[in-house]
Amino acid sequence: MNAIQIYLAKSLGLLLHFHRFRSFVVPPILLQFCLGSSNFSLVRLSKMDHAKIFQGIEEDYENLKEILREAVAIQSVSSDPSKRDETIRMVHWMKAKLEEIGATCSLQDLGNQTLEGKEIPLPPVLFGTLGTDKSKKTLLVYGHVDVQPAQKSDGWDTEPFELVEKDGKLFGRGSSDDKGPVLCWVHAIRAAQKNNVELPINIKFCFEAMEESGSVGLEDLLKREQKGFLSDVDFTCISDSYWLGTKKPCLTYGLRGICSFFVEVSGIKQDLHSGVFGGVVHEPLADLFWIMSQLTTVENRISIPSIYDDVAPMSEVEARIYKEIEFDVKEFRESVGASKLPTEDKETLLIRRWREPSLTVHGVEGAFYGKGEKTVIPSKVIGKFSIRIVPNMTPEKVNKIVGDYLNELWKKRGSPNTFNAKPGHSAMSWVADVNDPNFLAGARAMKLVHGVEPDRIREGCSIPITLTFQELTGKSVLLLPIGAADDMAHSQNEKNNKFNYIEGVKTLLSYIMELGSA
Ligand SMILES: C[C@H](N)C(=O)N[C@@H](Cc1c[nH]cn1)C(=O)O
Ligand SMILES: [Zn+2]
Ligand SMILES: [Zn+2]
Repeated sequence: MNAIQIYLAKSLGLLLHFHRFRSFVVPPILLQFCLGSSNFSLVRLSKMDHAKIFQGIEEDYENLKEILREAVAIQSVSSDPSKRDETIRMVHWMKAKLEEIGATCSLQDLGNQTLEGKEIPLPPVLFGTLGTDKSKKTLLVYGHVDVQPAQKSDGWDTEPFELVEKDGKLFGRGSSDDKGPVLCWVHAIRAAQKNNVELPINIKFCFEAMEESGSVGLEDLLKREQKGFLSDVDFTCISDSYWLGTKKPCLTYGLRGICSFFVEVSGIKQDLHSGVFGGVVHEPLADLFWIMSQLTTVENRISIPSIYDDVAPMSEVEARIYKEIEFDVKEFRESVGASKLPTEDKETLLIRRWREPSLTVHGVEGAFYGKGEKTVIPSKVIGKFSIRIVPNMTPEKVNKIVGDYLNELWKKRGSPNTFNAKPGHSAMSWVADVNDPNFLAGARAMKLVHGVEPDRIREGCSIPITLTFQELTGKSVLLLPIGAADDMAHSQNEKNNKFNYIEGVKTLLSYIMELGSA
């Protein structure tokens, strides 16, 4: 053996761990080939090697949990101006985490926004780069570190911003949406580094803290960076959605878009005593309820004329997907605690969830909502609702149809109060090709970790920036969910299963390694 061969033989122990992460046993002839050559690209990981790394991830669980605990404790509620400092602190905390794994990071300033009449800074977007090897492909990872609002009084069993482990579940706001999955990327890369495994790709990170509030400023930033930060991206991956059920993993190839709306009614200068003034003033909340009650039917179909007109027709191939996919309607109904659903037919239910619009009334600002009674006439109320949109609907057309309908209703109402209906944020829907190399790498990774072929699903929810990544990079975007269907994102008692958190780390690491041969 010459000096180079001795060096290569020593390095082989490390490289065998991971040069490509597949369950191949390295044949002796291949070892011989490597010892006599500097071409390592054929070396693959043996079953033993990935088992060892996976075991290391499992053994590191307490540490992974503590890191999630720190993240959950930061109250990064992007919609709440009083929590903007915390939301910004969360981005800085995440930057430190990326730097710990060796990423070069920068904070992209997005300027200010006006929220509730106050000008406040937008949280910066975190860019990170790990590896700049021109001979390797580049993966862009997107995630968000802001969360939905949460208070114990909403009906949580525990404090939402304190991570609590119970019965194999990690409860806490953001544990599933999306701090848990974002941290899985960091843990996956850390696991590779601990085992001296060289990553076969470069990785770029784009983490924002305004996703739950319409990703304000991100699209413009990305457009400016199309020829900069985004210029060499070969694949994008987002882990920010959920499995179809609780047992089987899946890859997601479609998202609905969203159009949100505000309907404001006012008419008296301040809240009034309902005994003294009831019956002698036009009440804004009664006007608002009259309008809002005409948005949907009792079966939860949208009552706005022509709203379904642009929904893409369904091909026979697509219809077969709904017929063949495994989905337990009873389990789904029980998981949401409903006694009956508008439809209990599997295909109709999935079609309504994935490829038809839906309208949800979210709440009313300014109305009394506390416990007990308060005999008051609210002076100004703002109704909030949104419509999930699907191919081929556009936000422009939906905003126009909805605006016209609301104004028409208001005319019919004939109230002298002041009425103002306006659109909020919007996002397009997105559908991808499940057969491209990015999806195939994701499928191989899931099969390696879970031992089953993942389902290919669409999602009813929205990740506003997905389509932008696809259009600006011209490359495939894969949604690789880690959380289970019953994680209760946006809701009370949000959780991530210990199982999903750990398997998520393994899956993302496997996917990174698989991309090396995509
Ligand atoms: C799927 C993702 N985890 C998510 O929760 N997306 C949100 C995005 C959004 C849009 N408006 C406010 N938030 C969602 O689908 O509601
Ligand atoms: Zn969310
Ligand atoms: Zn999310």
